[in-house]
Amino acid sequence: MAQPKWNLHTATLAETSLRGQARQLPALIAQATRLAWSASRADTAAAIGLNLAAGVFTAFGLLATTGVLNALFAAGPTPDRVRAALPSLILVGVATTLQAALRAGAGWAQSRLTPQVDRMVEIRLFELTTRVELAALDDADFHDAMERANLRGMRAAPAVVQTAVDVLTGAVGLVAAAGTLGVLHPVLLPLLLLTALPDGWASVRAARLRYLMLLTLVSAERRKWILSDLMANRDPAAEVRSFTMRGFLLRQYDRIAAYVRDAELDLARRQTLVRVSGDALQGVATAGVYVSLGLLLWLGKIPLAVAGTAVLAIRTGQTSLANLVYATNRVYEEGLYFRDYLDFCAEAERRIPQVPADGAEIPDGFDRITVESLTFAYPGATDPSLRGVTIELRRGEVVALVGENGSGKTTLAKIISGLYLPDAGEVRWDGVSVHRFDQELLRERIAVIAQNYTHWPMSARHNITMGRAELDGELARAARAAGADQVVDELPHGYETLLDRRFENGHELSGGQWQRLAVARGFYRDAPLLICDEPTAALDARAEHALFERIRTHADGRTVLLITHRLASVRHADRIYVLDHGRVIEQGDHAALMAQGGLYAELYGLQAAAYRAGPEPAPGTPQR
Ligand SMILES: Nc1ncnc2c1ncn2[C@@H]1O[C@H](COP(=O)(O)OP(=O)(O)OP(=O)(O)O)[C@@H](O)[C@H]1O
Repeated sequence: MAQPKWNLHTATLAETSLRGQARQLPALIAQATRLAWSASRADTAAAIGLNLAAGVFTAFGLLATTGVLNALFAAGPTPDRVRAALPSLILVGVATTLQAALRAGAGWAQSRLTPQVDRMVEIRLFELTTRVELAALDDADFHDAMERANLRGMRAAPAVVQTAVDVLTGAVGLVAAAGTLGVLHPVLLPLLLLTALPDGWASVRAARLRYLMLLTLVSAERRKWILSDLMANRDPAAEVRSFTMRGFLLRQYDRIAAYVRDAELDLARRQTLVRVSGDALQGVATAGVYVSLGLLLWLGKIPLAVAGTAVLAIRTGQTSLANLVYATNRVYEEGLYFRDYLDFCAEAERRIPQVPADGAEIPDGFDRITVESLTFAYPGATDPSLRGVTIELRRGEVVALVGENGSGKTTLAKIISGLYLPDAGEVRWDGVSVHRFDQELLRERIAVIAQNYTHWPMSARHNITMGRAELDGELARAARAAGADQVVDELPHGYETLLDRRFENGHELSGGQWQRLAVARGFYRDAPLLICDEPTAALDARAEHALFERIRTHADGRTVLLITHRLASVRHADRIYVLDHGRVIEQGDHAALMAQGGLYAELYGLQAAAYRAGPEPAPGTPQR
């Protein structure tokens, strides 16, 4: 199974050396700081400033410790020595308290940044995903990039900021400890590195083992997601039961889960080995440090008090260095995923339809919409779905598109409604190419009853108004016209009923009831052009008849583009276009098309024959 692209960077990460990571660190930190800064200047400044100040007090506290130890190790009676140590002791206490307070403040600012960064990147992503041209969503690469940005990249943003601050905290702690040691005796500085390296190595190695394991588990995890979706989701639940698939799905899941468990157990063993090796090396290094310190003491290079402080400083430095190495590794990892997010945003920006330089103001209505020699292929498709289609819609007409499955009717309707741009040809409103209009405004002028409408998990009201401001009586009028008023009347909370069973007090509708809401949604929008794409597929005979009657009487003076397979309903259309393999092969009114005896006449004849057919034979009647 192919590796999902949102996990793409696991391999890159596993192959990158610590040095490679360190080289990219400044750019990543700068990026994280910019992001944090735009989310909250105050919290960013606090997280950085307070951390730096805490480092100063760490060093100060360590140096003051020397004073305490000096006094305690001096000659003389113990009470005198304690008294002499008191001022330094107070300094140590003050420095430690201040350092802790500053760190707490920095931690608070750091955790305040997370939700602010989260909000910023989420809103930015969805602003873009809802604005890009629809064709971008048919492009597999764009889709992958969007998935990566959405599933992983977006989450990485706050993590980049958090870990960048962790890098800073580690670096500040390390500099404080190293500075202290440098002041005490320069030879102590390499000792710090010596003791910290094994721990740093062990944490990077253990993290790397985890990434490598994730890499091997990618397809297993993906299968687990798919299976868990099938077993714990509402949509497939009925079929899981009808086809008694439970045992089959559970066995499949268990097989993969066992594989994942074995990999995890193996990882735990290998990580423990690494950590034990790290600890052992650390023990040897620490012993070496103490031997060196002893030597320095023995040779009289440093006094006992300095050696005591050095031990403390080395321990502080060790912790900071280990944290620094770990944070560097993490910031690099999260930075890779965050780059996905940034790259996606840049690509999405490029794919937002722009108002052209020769833009024209869109009129409120039209006398004639002409579609001229339209050709269109979906992104990545080898064959065009439309080939040189020319049609015309005049104000107040009902124009029908008919044709067999896949002939291009929906595609044509989508181009007319401004959802896709054609590869060749034009759609003109009273002679002006729609290219020149702001596409958002164009879509405002067109109401669509879509073939694949969405069951919005919202209230019945919002399923019709789609979040638009309500005009007096419009909602009731649209609902009545679509027969949705009867649906709403039966709901426990009327228009306020939540139409999603996954929520408490949520309600489910039947297929036809959903379609009535979708039709009401189209009628609710006050637009001069109404496009109805299979608006009655799920409706009962009475509702279907009522809807077609309404469309026949020109839907309140609008122009209607009707797509349907129910050919009896297009008999009264002003004009009918018959599509076949992306081409208009016949056009005219019902009578003209029947007279032509082409595809329309054939399809119409088939449907009419089904209704004319005699009664079904009684059960048991022998068939000839
Ligand atoms: N998003 C898409 N990406 C790629 N190809 C598509 C897409 N949507 C439709 N197609 C292809 O375009 C062609 C025309 O499809 P379209 O949906 O316009 O047909 P239709 O006439 O409305 O069919 P139906 O009567 O089944 O609704 C088909 O071959 C279909 O496979």
